[in-house]
Amino acid sequence: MHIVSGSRIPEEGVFDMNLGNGDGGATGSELLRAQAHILNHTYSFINSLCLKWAIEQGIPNLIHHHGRPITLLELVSALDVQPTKAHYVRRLMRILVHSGFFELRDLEEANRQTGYALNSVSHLLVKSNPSSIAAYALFALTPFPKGHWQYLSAWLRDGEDVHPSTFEMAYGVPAWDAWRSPEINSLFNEAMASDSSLMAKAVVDTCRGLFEGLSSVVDVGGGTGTLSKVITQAFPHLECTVLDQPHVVDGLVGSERLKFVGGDMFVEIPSADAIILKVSTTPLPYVSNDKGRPCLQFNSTYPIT
Ligand SMILES: C[S@@+](CC[C@H](N)C(=O)[O-])C[C@H]1O[C@@H](n2cnc3c(N)ncnc32)[C@H](O)[C@@H]1O
Repeated sequence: MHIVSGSRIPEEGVFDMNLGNGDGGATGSELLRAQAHILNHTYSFINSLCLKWAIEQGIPNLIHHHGRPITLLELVSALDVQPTKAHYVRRLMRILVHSGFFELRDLEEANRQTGYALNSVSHLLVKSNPSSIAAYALFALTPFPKGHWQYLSAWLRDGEDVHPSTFEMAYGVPAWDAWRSPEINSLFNEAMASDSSLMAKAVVDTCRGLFEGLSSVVDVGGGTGTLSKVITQAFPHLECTVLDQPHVVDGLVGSERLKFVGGDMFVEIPSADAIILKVSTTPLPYVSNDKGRPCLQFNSTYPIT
């Protein structure tokens, strides 16, 4: 009997007894594979929360500044960890290596030392990297933006009049009202800016054709303008307007070709040849393609609609 741990599943035929009723005729290996799939998804929050711990502790920065793979001992002595709990660091790092955030490299064959090294994923979590998305991941992993996902069943069951959104069920106010507090507003804007910087480079590198023939664009819900700044630099013929809520754009200084406008996209969208809509995960409610303007949509992760 193999122990099924993590994503290691026994080869077909290793455990092939038929387990009887209710298994759809699946072999033992298939059932273990299915069970592991369910448990891996059930406990996937452990991966996320280990990631949060690593970012909070600045582990990607520590390894980056260390200049070579860092041993467990070196890591523990650099972290704020009770000596009696040091062995847990090895276990947490094992999860993070297993889920692809760090690499374990051999240091010296003779005494079999290994050290944790950055890979292309954890490089994106080093705060000094201009493309870092550490701020985004950290914000998304706080309880606040996640809590409302607990309410999916009741929200889908009840009418919009009872529960307009899962967010209101969780926090009693619409999402953008809850986001308005100065502390959350600044964490959120920083998170969105960090998500946008890499995407902005990708947009100007790979989507140049989309901007041909346009002389102006309006970035709807454009946050603090990370994407629009990169677009105005890349396309000197283009004027960009960033429309966002007044408390988001208050005090932001634009330039001759970059303007910040505070307003409500459901009331009025400044005129421009095309609309840009860039989000990270769940899309904003649909912004109508008024006056036949093209709407260029960019999404960093996966669309839910
Ligand atoms: C998911 S963020 C995306 C920010 C930016 N586009 C980016 O990807 O970095 C959504 C943005 O829409 C803005 N927003 C929400 N409701 C809005 C409204 N009614 N009018 C204008 N902006 C709004 C929020 O303030 C927030 O900055």
